[in-house]
Amino acid sequence: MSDVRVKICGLRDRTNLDAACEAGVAYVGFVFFPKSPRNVTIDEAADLALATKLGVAKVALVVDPTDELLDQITGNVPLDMIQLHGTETPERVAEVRSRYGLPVMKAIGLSGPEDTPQIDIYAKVADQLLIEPKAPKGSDRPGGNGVTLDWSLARRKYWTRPWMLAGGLNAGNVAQAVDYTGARQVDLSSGVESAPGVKDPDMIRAFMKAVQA
Ligand SMILES: O=C(O)c1ccccc1N[C@@H]1O[C@H](COP(=O)(O)O)[C@@H](O)[C@H]1O
Repeated sequence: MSDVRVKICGLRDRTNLDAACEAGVAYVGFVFFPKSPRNVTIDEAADLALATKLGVAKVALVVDPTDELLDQITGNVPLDMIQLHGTETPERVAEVRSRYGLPVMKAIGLSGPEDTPQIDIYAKVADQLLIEPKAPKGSDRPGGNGVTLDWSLARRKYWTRPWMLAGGLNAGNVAQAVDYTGARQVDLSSGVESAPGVKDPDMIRAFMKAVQA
């Protein structure tokens, strides 16, 4: 499992950013979504992005963003990727990709086999895909809910784009998740938190140890 690439999302402070980078993550994510306990301002994200270890990709997570918001983010935060985590259409994904000249990862929520055709639709326009469970009823955010995906939905034989497995991953289940699905990249937030929005450096290190075992 040692070559599995990890994205830790929702980082908000230097201590956890540094812990993630030192532990060997491939990506760090900054959340621009005011309803999330992981939301950061553009200034906060710019400081964190500038402090991110060289070689670690910096990802901006946005939910149905306006061009105005994306202009602000991309104009002020050095980034390597935009993660679209709302109800963006394939046309909007293509538009964002072309307007900002950055790779785009599209999150796709799956609750049953009827949702899996979305994977092929978005694979035509996005650089990467993020596969996760749909948000539970009543949640005010489309991701970051700590809910585990029905992994059988992601156990596909052939992917035309790089993809990340997400949803409820933690140090205790990541090995099984990777073995079962064949994922080569994983993304998580809640699984390295002591409370919603509060990352824990020891949990980050434990997760990375589990991935690298
Ligand atoms: O993290 C959030 O608050 C968030 C808000 C809005 C959209 C997506 C969000 N998080 C994404 O969901 C995955 C999985 O989260 P978890 O591990 O189940 O907590 C996370 O990595 C983000 O990419």
